[in-house]
Amino acid sequence: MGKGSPLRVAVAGLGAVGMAVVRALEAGLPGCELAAVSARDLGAARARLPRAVPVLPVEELEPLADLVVEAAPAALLPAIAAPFLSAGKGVVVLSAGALLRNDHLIALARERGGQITVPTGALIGLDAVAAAAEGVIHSVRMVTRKPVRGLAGAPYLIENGIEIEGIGEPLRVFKGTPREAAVGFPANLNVAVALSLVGIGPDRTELEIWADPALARNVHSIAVESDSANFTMSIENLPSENPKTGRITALSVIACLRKMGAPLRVGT
Ligand SMILES: NC(=O)C1=CN([C@@H]2O[C@H](COP(=O)(O)OP(=O)(O)OC[C@H]3O[C@@H](n4cnc5c(N)ncnc54)[C@H](O)[C@@H]3O)[C@@H](O)[C@H]2O)C=CC1
Ligand SMILES: O=C([O-])CC(=O)C(=O)O
Repeated sequence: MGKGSPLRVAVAGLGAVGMAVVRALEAGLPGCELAAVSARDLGAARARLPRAVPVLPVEELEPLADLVVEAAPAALLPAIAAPFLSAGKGVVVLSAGALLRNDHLIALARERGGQITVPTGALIGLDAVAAAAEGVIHSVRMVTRKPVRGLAGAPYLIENGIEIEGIGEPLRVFKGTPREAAVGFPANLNVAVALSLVGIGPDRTELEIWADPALARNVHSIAVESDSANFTMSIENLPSENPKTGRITALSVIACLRKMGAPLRVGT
């Protein structure tokens, strides 16, 4: 991307995150322009867009864009990311959990000079965890609490017969690692995987998930102990129109895109 040539951005998936990113790009993000989109129903997507942006299957986005924002169901990550990485281009990944079972994508980025960016998304403080990881991190613990409708339907709950509809008290539904949560809660715990990737990995990070009938927000609390600093962080996210997804997630992607072309970048 040279001076005067905006970064051509494709958006794959027009749900809670993708549509908000499209709107921001159309409203104007310095240094970026919306180049193409993809959706499950291509015809319906055309009708929802503010102007005649090309609407294509995910496999056909790459020639039109320099970077793709993956904001789709986790299973689509390889189909969305591989063409861009093969061409040495960038991919902003929301379905971070799916990176764990597709690490060939990281190898592909390394081989071809592409780059995968996982934004902070619905989380907080990945800058501090990244800095601490330059030293020695002793432990990272995360507790996620979500309203029942933010967890309903997760494969882990179904496979283990865990009933959360109608619970009267907070219920711990999972204790384990982000690697396990990425399989059991593919649409709910991308944040834990992002935290683990920047910190001490998906097998050493400790994670609890609670369903809390009294909550209206998705709450993520993190405690890090390291040789440079100990810190705790907590974020209470208003859900977007997708109850599993915090509203701040799309804003994090927009901030990430804004930063790519900015003359001043603040925060790591
Ligand atoms: N990293 C993070 O902090 C967070 C990540 N996420 C993840 O981000 C992703 C997007 O989240 P949302 O926008 O809330 O999901 P969403 O379910 O609202 O949107 C996904 C969209 O992808 C579309 N889609 C389905 N099949 C498609 C296909 N073949 N081609 C193109 N589009 C297709 C769906 O129709 C839907 O509109 C999900 O994987 C979610 O789990 C969500 C919240 C936080
Ligand atoms: O928005 C949130 O609270 C987190 C989320 O859904 C995810 O990480 O997939």
